[in-house]
Amino acid sequence: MTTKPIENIRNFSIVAHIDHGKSTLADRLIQKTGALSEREMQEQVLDSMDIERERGITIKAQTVRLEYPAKDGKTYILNLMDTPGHVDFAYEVSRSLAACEGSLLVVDASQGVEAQTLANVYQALDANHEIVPVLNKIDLPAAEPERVKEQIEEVIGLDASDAVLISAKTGLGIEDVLEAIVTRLPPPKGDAEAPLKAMLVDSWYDAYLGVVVLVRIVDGVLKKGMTIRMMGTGAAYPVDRVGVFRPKMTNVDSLGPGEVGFLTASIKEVADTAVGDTITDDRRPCAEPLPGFKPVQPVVFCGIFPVDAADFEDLRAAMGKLRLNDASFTYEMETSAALGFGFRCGFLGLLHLEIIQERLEREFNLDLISTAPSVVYRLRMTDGTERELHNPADMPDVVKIAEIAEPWIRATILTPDEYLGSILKLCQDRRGEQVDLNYVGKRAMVVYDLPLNEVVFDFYDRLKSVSKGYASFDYQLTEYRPGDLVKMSILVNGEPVDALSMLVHRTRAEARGRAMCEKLKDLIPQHLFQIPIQAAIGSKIIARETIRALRKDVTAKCYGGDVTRKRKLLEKQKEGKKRMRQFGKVEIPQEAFIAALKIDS
Ligand SMILES: Nc1nc2c(ncn2[C@@H]2O[C@H](COP(=O)(O)OP(=O)(O)OP(=O)(O)O)[C@@H](O)[C@H]2O)c(=O)[nH]1
Repeated sequence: MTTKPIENIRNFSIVAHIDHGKSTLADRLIQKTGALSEREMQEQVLDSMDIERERGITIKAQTVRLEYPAKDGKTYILNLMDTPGHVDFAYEVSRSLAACEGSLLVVDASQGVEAQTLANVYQALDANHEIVPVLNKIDLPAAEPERVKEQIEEVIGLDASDAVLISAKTGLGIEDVLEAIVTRLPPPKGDAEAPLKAMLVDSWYDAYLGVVVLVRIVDGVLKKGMTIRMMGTGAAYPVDRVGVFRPKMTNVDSLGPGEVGFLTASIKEVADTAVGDTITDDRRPCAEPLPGFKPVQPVVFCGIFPVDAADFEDLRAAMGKLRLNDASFTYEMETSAALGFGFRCGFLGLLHLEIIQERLEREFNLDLISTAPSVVYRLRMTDGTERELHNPADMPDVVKIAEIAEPWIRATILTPDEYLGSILKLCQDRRGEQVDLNYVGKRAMVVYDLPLNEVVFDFYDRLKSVSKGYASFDYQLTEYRPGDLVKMSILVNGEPVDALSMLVHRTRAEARGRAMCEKLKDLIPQHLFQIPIQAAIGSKIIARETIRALRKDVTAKCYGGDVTRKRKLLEKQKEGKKRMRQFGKVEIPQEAFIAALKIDS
């Protein structure tokens, strides 16, 4: 196969708020262009991971190449770069966008513009995209396309007069979307004669092919058999295979300017492929690399420990496997006096953390305890040095610290008016600073600066609950700001539990400490002796609760008569034990670790 004329190529992404129908539209486009037969057409082809499918979210960016015979009589190559819909994966969105010239902006015509619609469309505009607004779900009786068009013009400032009206569900308007891609989005630019210059968009590990690299060719031609060089790392590899996704992987001889496809070469690990790197011809390299992406930095950390210490090696192996495909997940060994041997893990955000935990437990069948999520603090020491703090348990002696800075985010929240009051209160309670308050039709749009530390625990859950699920939320990390932060320790029966220590703002320490003690009081079962639970800053106790000593035997109320019931109760206790941890003389159930941190104060 020869490379296609560049003017017949269109590279595009679909940007949308979660649930507005991005995947359904992608499926329809694949179906309409006949890339898959009906039989092969599985629902939501692009969301390929199980967890993604179950949760209905898109995590890993994928791509598919479609061939579309347009009304002008020419056949076009359309490369759809799928982008994840969740804030944690914003960096994946930006790199997919960098590989395209245009975007379809999908908005649910019954819901209107939401927080992620804004966040994603701004990213597309930043990438200089041409944007075609698409109003989806017009089959719904509640659809108000005219009102939503106005919203798009008013809030985003995009001309929506010729927005395409569709129903991805029924298939209405799909042809119009394809025509709009061809006529309204620009073709890529590039020079086939120039030395190879390609962007490394993504990479993953495939059990059969090894490391697969997704590339977008900017200039030159990528051919099987040639030797490529990664400009960032300097490493060179002979290319084994070049291909495209239709959506199945199909080999081709070469890829030319503007094309999107994959290559395999004997690359051992995903970690050898830096996303955003420029790939060039080893023999005839290009002069300048493409502007790279910022490397991905984990923003949330937590400790993960096996419940059974004997599972430590299995946990290490499982993490290694997950990391093969997800270079944004980091881990290193950690020991905790309370929890034994485990790992300190870094994630892009809370959803990423939850997904990794769930995969470890489900796919690798491991019982785990995780500690409170923490953000990355920056410490300036009195001797002038700086360091990062990933784990509150590692906090140096306070006398050596000159300043602690914490990450802040800028959050955009869209909400129906009636929940505005509770949302403002929630943001205010989390040390938020209001930046803006506007109306988008009947809905309020609030912009707040918030410390990430106050958001990582349960902000999103609280937001959903105070707005009955109607508020949408998106954020960006903005800056580090110094704050009056202190380390709060929790002592159970006089012993500090390192896994429960955390950094908090001084003004919030007492309330948090009190709430934490109260919660632990309910979560830790009674023992035969009295157990004090204390929160402390340094040696100063700021809150205290006491668990009274247990008087009766748990099985006493079974009167000894009902043997099966008694046995069941004992078995249940034994089962519970597996998930308990011994601290000095006290046993703490694992739920206590996470639950204690979900405090609405
Ligand atoms: N009535 C109606 N429902 C639709 C339409 N398009 C999508 N849906 C439904 O809306 C829900 C969300 O659609 P998805 O395509 O999964 O949304 P998404 O934007 O891809 O969501 P993420 O993958 O999480 O980003 C699903 O239940 C779809 O069946 C439509 O045109 N009409």
